Amino acid sequence: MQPSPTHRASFSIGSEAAARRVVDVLTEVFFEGDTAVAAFERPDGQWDVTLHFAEAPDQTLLHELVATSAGNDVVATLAFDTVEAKDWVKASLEDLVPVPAGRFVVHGSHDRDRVAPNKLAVEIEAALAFGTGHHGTTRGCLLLLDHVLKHARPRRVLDLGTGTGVLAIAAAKALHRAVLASDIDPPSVRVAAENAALNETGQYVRVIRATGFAAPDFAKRGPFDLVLANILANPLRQLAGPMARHLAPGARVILSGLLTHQAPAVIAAYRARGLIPLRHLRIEGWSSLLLRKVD
Ligand SMILES: C[S@@+](CC[C@H](N)C(=O)[O-])C[C@H]1O[C@@H](n2cnc3c(N)ncnc32)[C@H](O)[C@@H]1O
Repeated sequence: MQPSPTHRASFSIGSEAAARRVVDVLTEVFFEGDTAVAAFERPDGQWDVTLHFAEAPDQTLLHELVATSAGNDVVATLAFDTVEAKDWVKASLEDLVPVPAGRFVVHGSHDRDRVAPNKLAVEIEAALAFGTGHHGTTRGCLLLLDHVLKHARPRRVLDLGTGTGVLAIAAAKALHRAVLASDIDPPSVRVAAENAALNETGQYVRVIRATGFAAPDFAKRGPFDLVLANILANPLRQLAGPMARHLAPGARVILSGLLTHQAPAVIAAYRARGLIPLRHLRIEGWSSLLLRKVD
């Protein structure tokens, strides 16, 4: 996809934690649109945050979002311009640094040669799908996956809402076992399949288009010992029933995409279906949960 021209907004911020916070807010707000958000560190320790838009952005809205999530000093550095037509998503993602999460590290192709040999590397190509590892929800899922794999080797694995395929690829790399990956969004299905092949996990990861559990593949490939689902709080609550029906006894479930204040309602929905919470990670305002289906 080659949108043009491309509109850019950029600003500077003092720390990685502050940059991540504001990127999370902007990613959440602009998730539905043709927008890419990236943050990268400058040699002087400041962080530059850049947004690329297919259409001219609402500058007042951006001022407000940056002011509330980062403060007025940061707003003072906010600048808007247009850049020549190119693959702006790719250009934006090239700025991203590798993300470590337990035994995994998620990186772009430009960092392929810089990954430590003791890490399981997941290479994510620039694309219009969610999941480069930089979002607190993806990192939370990878950290919980790392934890689960210290104690178990799940046989039947599902990644529901796979986006770039990052979690399915990580699971396949660690387990060398079949992983079913699904997404409601056709471009994500294509991107996830491409990324699975790029990461030499194409023989393990099967990607299908499905809304929730509405496809025969789930019954055929289940019941699952491990499900990863990084989608939003409301769909997660609605999926509690269908999810429970597709789980093996003792199965582990990793949920993310919920804001920390939404966690109690999600936990209650799954507890009512026989899943008990084991771990709760909070990263930059996002909750990631590890649950177990009672035997
Ligand atoms: C926040 S992204 C997560 C991507 C990736 N799994 C990660 O952890 O970075 C959520 C993904 O779930 C998909 N999705 C949202 N609702 C869904 C549903 N009801 N069924 C299947 N996929 C869904 C979206 O299209 C999107 O690709």
